[in-house]
Amino acid sequence: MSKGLLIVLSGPSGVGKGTVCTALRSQVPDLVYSVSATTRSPRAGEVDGVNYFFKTREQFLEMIEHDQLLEYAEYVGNYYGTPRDFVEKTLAEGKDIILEIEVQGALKVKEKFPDGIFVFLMPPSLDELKDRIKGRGTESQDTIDHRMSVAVDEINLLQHYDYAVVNDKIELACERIQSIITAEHCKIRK
Ligand SMILES: Nc1ncnc2c1ncn2[C@@H]1O[C@H](COP(=O)(O)OP(=O)(O)OP(=O)(O)O)[C@@H](O)[C@H]1O
Ligand SMILES: Nc1nc2c(ncn2[C@@H]2O[C@H](COP(=O)(O)O)[C@@H](O)[C@H]2O)c(=O)[nH]1
Repeated sequence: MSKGLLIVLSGPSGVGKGTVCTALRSQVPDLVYSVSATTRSPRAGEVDGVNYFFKTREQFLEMIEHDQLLEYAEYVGNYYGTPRDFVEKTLAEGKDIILEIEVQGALKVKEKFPDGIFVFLMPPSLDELKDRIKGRGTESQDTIDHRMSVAVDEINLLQHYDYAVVNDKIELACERIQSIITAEHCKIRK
């Protein structure tokens, strides 16, 4: 059995990674989603084990110590990381898996999985990005400012990715990512 594809979707906070990923998963039910661990507090409506595995800082450091994370990063004051076993098991079963992670983590995954597919989701403009983070209503003004300042550095790392997809309209961004996945399945890997 051939291994599944490892797809990494990243891009600045508020660009719409979660929204696009949710739409994509409803259209591609076989696509497996990697649930991350984080030390961030849950937002209203977020469920442990579904949106994230919510951890204390001590629990997260223990996961690092026991090499349970494929990658992790400290982002705007919290830790975020990808549980390793689940990703490896899913790929070994021949299934495609998508990781929705920020840029530092994506670059670490690229070192370990150079054959992964790295997709950067772009906002139509920085003004639109700011409106989207604000409009979501989940972050304080300080956190929005911090995330926006990181966003500029993140966009500057675009050249490390295989694909750039503009999230102008959710359905169009989904279609583009589906086309990328289809093309990657047809690729002759040497
Ligand atoms: N194409 C789009 N057009 C307009 N609004 C959008 C679009 N895509 C997402 N949004 C909205 O932008 C906001 C941020 O989206 P989302 O939470 O999916 O971003 P994210 O990249 O996952 O953010 P984070 O990295 O902070 O988790 C949400 O309110 C969402 O409804
Ligand atoms: N490096 C990683 N980044 C991750 C992971 N899971 C999520 N993220 C990214 O963190 C930021 C902030 O997320 P939020 O839910 O607090 O808005 C965002 O860019 C996520 O994509 C992970 O496992 N590793």
